[in-house]
Amino acid sequence: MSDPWDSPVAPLSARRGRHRRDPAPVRAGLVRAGLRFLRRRPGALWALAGWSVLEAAHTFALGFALARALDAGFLAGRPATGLWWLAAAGLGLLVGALGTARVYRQVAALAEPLRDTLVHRVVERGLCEAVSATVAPGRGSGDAGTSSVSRLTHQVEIARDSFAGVVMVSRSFAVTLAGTLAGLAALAPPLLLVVLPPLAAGLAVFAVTLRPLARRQRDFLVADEELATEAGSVVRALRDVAACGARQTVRGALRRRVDAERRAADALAYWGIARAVALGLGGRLPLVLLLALAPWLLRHGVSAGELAGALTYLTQALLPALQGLVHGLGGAGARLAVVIGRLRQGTVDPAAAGPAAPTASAQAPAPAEHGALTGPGGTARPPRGTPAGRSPSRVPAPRGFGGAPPALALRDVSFAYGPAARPVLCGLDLEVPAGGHLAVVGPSGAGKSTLALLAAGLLRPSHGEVRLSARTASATADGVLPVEQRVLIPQESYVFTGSVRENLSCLLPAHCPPPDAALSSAVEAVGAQALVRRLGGLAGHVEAAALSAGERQQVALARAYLSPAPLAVLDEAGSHLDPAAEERAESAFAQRGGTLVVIAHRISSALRADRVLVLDGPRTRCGTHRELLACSPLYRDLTAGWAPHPLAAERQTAGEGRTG
Ligand SMILES: Nc1ncnc2c1ncn2[C@@H]1O[C@H](COP(=O)(O)OP(=O)(O)OP(=O)(O)O)[C@@H](O)[C@H]1O
Repeated sequence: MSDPWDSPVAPLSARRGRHRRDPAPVRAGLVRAGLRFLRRRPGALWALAGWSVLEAAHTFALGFALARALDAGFLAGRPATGLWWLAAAGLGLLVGALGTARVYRQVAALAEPLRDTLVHRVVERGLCEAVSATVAPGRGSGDAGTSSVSRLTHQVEIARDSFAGVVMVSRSFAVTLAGTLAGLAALAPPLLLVVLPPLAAGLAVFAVTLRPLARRQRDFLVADEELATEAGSVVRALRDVAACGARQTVRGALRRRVDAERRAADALAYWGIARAVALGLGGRLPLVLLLALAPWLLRHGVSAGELAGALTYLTQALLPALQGLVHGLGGAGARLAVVIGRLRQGTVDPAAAGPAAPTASAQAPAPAEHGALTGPGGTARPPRGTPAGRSPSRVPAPRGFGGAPPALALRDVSFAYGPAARPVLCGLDLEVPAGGHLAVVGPSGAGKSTLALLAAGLLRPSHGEVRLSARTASATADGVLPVEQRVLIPQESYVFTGSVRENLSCLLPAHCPPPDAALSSAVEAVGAQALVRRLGGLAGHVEAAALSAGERQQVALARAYLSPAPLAVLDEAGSHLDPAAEERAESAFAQRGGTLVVIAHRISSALRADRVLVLDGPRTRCGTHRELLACSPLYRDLTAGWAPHPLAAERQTAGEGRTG
């Protein structure tokens, strides 16, 4: 039977709510799994117990030898005897230190197999995911598997460290308690009457509050993880956030995460009071009682040395061990429960599982909204020449090539990323007529993304001018870009936590919500209907961290498709899609109306365009496919060995006829 601790780990945030199980059976299962794991390693357990006995003996010797040193030695006027007892206590310390060193080894002998087993399983699972990512359509580059492996192995390290911590503090408390109680009983049984009741009360408080405390700790870890995930996705997609004018939305989403983490931290701190109460009752009250009841104890046959020995037990052994237990189980224990809980549930990270994975949500019957995606009412394509989601009256039809100002014009544009930096673009002139379709190709680092940012007004040229439909392209004074003029879809797409509908319509004016049919036709146009169906339709929930890079691109493409901007700039916007899905999305934009500039991820994009710009430093050329084959050695190299699809070649020929 496979070890239940061997299942892969999923981030809590990715499966929160949907995959949450009744915690009681999960906890019971955890305990059973833990016991089974320990039973399989009897050698390490016996060795651990043996060395722990040495530690307990050392604890016993500490207070006992001190009491004898006082009573039989120094207080009885026999300093030599006192010194002998102190020497015995010192020897006990050395033996205890030897025991502690051996204990560490035995804990490692338990923790390392746990780690090895988990890593083995996690890597195996990650490889499966990576393989399925490369073969499943629409899964993009397949980096989900590797990133999930790195995330999961990190969690395995947490599990290993937490497990070792829990074993250490629980074992240390158990042996110290045994040594202390044995020592107190050996010194004078009335001491137990004073120490045991508050100690038992403190342990009871700790036991009762452990579970809610662990829950608060878990909530805090989840909130922390969600904030980190959200912040990470925002950082990766800053360009898209700026390009979409989504700063307010992003700020709001981040603020919600920060507030959630603050609330979780407050609740944790509140429950932290319970820890202080447990420590006060079990660790400090016995000390106070021992001092307060000293006269009574002395009257009932307890000697001064025995009192000092008891105080030593409490201050030097029991209190530190109790502190270790309370803090260790509250922190490492909660972390261990969180991580092992993930292992037990064996849920695959939806971000890594992808749309092809047979998840419950993928197989669930489609909600009613799916009709809007696939039904007769939802398939209406926006009229050609009209960006989807706009009412035709507000959409200027793309103007032809003659007479009208170009949709995008660069005049003698140079750009460098710094005053002393090498210019990326130098004296570039370019015109894209309204309704035109330009592909930009070139080697890595040639400046394609820089050109996209200049066209979108996100960068200002160092020299020259960029104009959009005869207006200068630049941000307004407060840094907000005019989304009505152009839409840019960069490589890293920003998707925020919210409904599918909110994610799709955030580029549209708030006072003019798009009809569902427009949203659905945009989704269908860019080929995202399977994704939206899996998410639960337009009202379905988008958890940004649970989408693969390709899925995020599909959402961003549908959102841009809906935008009213007459110019769309796709900067490798389909780089995580498979070639067929990328072609479908690009074709949708070509038919959407307006002007299209595609920074080509694959050379096939060039054949779909009317014209191609080959960025090649001083040998930069712009022309049709055929013209470039004749005049650009770089273009010949880029297209060499590439067999175009016959339909694409046909389209290109037709395009040449149009632009000729
Ligand atoms: N923010 C930046 N600061 C400084 N230099 C940058 C910055 N962004 C890009 N560059 C540099 O500008 C040059 C062009 O980069 P750009 O990203 O535009 O190229 P690209 O053709 O899009 O490359 P790729 O195909 O690899 O995405 C590169 O040398 C790059 O290192």
